[in-house]
Amino acid sequence: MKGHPTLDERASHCFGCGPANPQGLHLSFEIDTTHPEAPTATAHIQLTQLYEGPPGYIHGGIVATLLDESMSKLNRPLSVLAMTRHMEVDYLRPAPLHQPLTLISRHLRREGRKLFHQAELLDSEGAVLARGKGLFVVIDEKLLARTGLTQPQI
Ligand SMILES: CCCCC/C=C\C/C=C\C/C=C\C/C=C\CCCC(=O)SCCNC(=O)CCNC(=O)[C@H](O)C(C)(C)COP(=O)(O)OP(=O)(O)OC[C@H]1O[C@@H](n2cnc3c(N)ncnc32)[C@H](O)[C@@H]1OP(=O)(O)O
Repeated sequence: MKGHPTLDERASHCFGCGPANPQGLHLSFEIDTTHPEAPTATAHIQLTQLYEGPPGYIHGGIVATLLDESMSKLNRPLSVLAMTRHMEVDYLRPAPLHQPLTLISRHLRREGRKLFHQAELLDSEGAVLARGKGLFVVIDEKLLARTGLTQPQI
C-alpha cells in the first residue's frame, strides 16, 4: 500500500463488510444495476450466537447494522460517497439465529445530496422480519480529505 490509502483499503476493517476484521460480519453483497437509477444490493446471511439478543434471535442493534450496511452498498453504484444521516427501523418479527436470511436494499429517490434508501431482512419464506429506511448524505471532498482518504474508482 503506497501513498494515501484508498477508501477500499481503509474499509477493510468495516464491521459490516470488511474482510480483515476478525470480529466483523463479513457481509458480501450482490449489486444489481439492471435499472441504474434504482440499484439493489442483496446478501445471504446466517448468524451465530455471537450476535444474540433475545435467546435464539439476532440482537436488535445487529439487525440495524445489517440494514444500514445493506443500504450503504447502494451508494457506490449511484456514484456517490455518502454516510448515514438518519435511519429508522421497524422490527416486525424476531430475526432467528442459525437460519438462512436474506438482506435486500433498494434505492428509492434522490433529492440533491440526500439519498433515500430502504432495506429489508427476510426469512427463507420471504416474510419481512425487519425494515429500515435510511437517509444518506453525500460527503464532500473536504471531509474526505480530512481523513487522508482518496476517492476509490466509483
Ligand atoms: C469521515 C469520512 C468518511 C469517508 C467514508 C464515506 C463513505 C463510506 C463509503 C464506504 C465505506 C466502506 C464501508 C461502509 C461503512 C459503513 C457502512 C454503514 C454506513 C454508516 O454507518 S456511516 C456511519 C454513521 N454515520 C455517520 O457517522 C454520519 C455522521 N454525520 C455527519 O458526518 C454529517 O451529518 C454528514 C456529513 C453526513 C452531513 O452533514 P452536513 O452538515 O453536510 O449536513 P446536515 O447534517 O445538515 O444534513 C444534511 C441534510 O439532511 C437533512 N435531514 C436531516 N435529518 C433528516 C430527516 N430525518 N429527514 C429528512 N431530512 C433530514 C437536513 O435537513 C439536511 O438537508 P438540506 O441540506 O436540504 O438542508
